[in-house]
Amino acid sequence: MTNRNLKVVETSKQPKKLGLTRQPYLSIDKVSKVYPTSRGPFTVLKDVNLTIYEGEFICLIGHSGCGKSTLLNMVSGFATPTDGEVRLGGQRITKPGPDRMVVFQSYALLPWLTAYDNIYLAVDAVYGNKLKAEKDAIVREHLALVGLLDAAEKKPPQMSGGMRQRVSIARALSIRPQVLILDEPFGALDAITKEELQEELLKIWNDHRCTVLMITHDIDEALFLADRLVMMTNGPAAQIGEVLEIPFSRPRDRARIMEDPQYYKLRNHALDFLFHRFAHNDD
Ligand SMILES: Nc1ncnc2c1ncn2[C@@H]1O[C@H](COP(=O)(O)OP(=O)(O)OP(=O)(O)O)[C@@H](O)[C@H]1O
Repeated sequence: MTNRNLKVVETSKQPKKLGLTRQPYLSIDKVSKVYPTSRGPFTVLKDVNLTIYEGEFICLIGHSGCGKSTLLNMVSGFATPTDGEVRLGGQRITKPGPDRMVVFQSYALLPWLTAYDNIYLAVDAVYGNKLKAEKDAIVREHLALVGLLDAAEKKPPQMSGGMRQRVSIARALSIRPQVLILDEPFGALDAITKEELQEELLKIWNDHRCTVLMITHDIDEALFLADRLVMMTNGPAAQIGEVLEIPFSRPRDRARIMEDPQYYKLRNHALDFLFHRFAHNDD
């Protein structure tokens, strides 16, 4: 089922806001990725194009194994494209940098360090020349941002999954990245904690307005958070199949959005894309 009222944006088309033409900020330009394997070259992504504007919140959805993490790894700089290029502010991305921070589903915290020290380590690595008192203030500001000042001395094994993910988000934001990359950050959390963290993330993003690129498997999460939902086709040689504009005004209220008939049109369109037009036997 496709719906003519929905705004499906061509990946190469540049949206306009307030009548102004915006400049591309993060450009994924004809990107392909081929992995060498024992059975020969394996093309994960083929000719992927996506233009992202400064301060946008983008969600990326697609079936398991289609290449979402591979694509984000090329934005973070942990991997390089086989063909094409990824540019941030006009500069080609060739390696990781503090302008792009990644939050993983698995938290990636050091288990022997406290919440405070996990964040301090990142702050010290990027702002090594600042005074200790300044770095301390940054760590405390970001612990407070995610409501964890009281848990500063806890180590990851003493924290819930939600607390660990809050620390990971605080750590990523503490060095003020231009792009926040989230690889299915709430996938391991229970439904209530997940909704709480989605709301906290939106509030933080609203206050700080970094550009966000987030992988999710959850259509409702994407509809609540994103400006645009990027839907990928199945691999091998996966591409961006469609980009859906999410028109709900901000700040967003979950209950109000879910009362909007447009919500169900968008949801059904995304479900149709994933489970009918690009159905995947393994899911
Ligand atoms: N280093 C590698 N060498 C060979 N193949 C790889 C490598 N990394 C990933 N792949 C393969 O590339 C494909 C895409 O993997 P990727 O992790 O990007 O998918 P994904 O969409 O993020 O999946 P998921 O939703 O399950 O996390 C998979 O088939 C995977 O096995």
